[in-house]
Amino acid sequence: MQLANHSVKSPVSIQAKNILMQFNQNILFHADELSFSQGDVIYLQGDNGSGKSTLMKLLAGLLSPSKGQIHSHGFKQAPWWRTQSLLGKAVYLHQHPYLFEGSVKYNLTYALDQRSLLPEQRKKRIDQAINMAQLTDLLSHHASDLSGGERQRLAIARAWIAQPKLLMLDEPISNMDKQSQSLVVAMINQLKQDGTGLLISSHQTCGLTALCQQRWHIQQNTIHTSMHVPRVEAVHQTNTTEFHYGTTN
Ligand SMILES: Nc1ncnc2c1ncn2[C@@H]1O[C@H](COP(=O)(O)OP(=O)(O)OP(=O)(O)O)[C@@H](O)[C@H]1O
Repeated sequence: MQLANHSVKSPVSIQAKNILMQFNQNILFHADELSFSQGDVIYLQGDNGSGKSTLMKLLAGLLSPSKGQIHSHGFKQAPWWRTQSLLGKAVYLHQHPYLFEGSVKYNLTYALDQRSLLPEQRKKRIDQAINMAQLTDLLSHHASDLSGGERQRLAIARAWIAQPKLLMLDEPISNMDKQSQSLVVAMINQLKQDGTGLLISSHQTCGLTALCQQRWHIQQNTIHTSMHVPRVEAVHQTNTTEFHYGTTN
């Protein structure tokens, strides 16, 4: 796969080998080998309670597997004080996203503080995100006053601005009406074009899952991997909102 914006020379990846996850004595899932790299767009499927969120937390370094190893490749070395070296590499966007205390605008601009964008590039990217997520009228609102769907839109806009190399989205369009869903699909599609690796869990096949080329399916405690061929109706749903934004880096 061609990566539009991120470095093609050394795509980053997270690799899991012979992992097994269990809580107490109950085995949740195991997998021989999983690879999540820049440029991958993977649909994570599984019934309620099959372990989709848990798998994302393992890949984000928020939990450790009961057995097996998870390694990252191609990232800058973690700072010496970080004992869990996976943290901060593949970004995990929770179903009920954490937002900072403060306004919608603060939440959007804070995401860029650590980045080395020029001020005009920074402003352009923030303005694009506000536009795409249709947050203009909400900018001065306190983030804690937003509805569930608005919170998810804000969290995805924030991730879009920060443009991580690997992003995991846990049920990103649950709680959303059709209009918000199509805004989010357009933002995620833009991240895909930029070469961001995406792992997306969703209960229903839709415009979002139609963006995916691979599928990880948690079934009977095993993670099965395969190519993903979206259904024709789902592909049409990706075209509901069109954006033609250039990218800043
Ligand atoms: N820290 C924990 N301790 C014990 N059990 C846990 C813990 N975290 C998750 N579980 C259990 O592991 C199982 C999988 O949870 P998980 O949230 O990963 O599933 P999921 O596939 O994301 O579910 P859903 O589709 O409903 O969001 C559930 O039965 C859950 O109760």
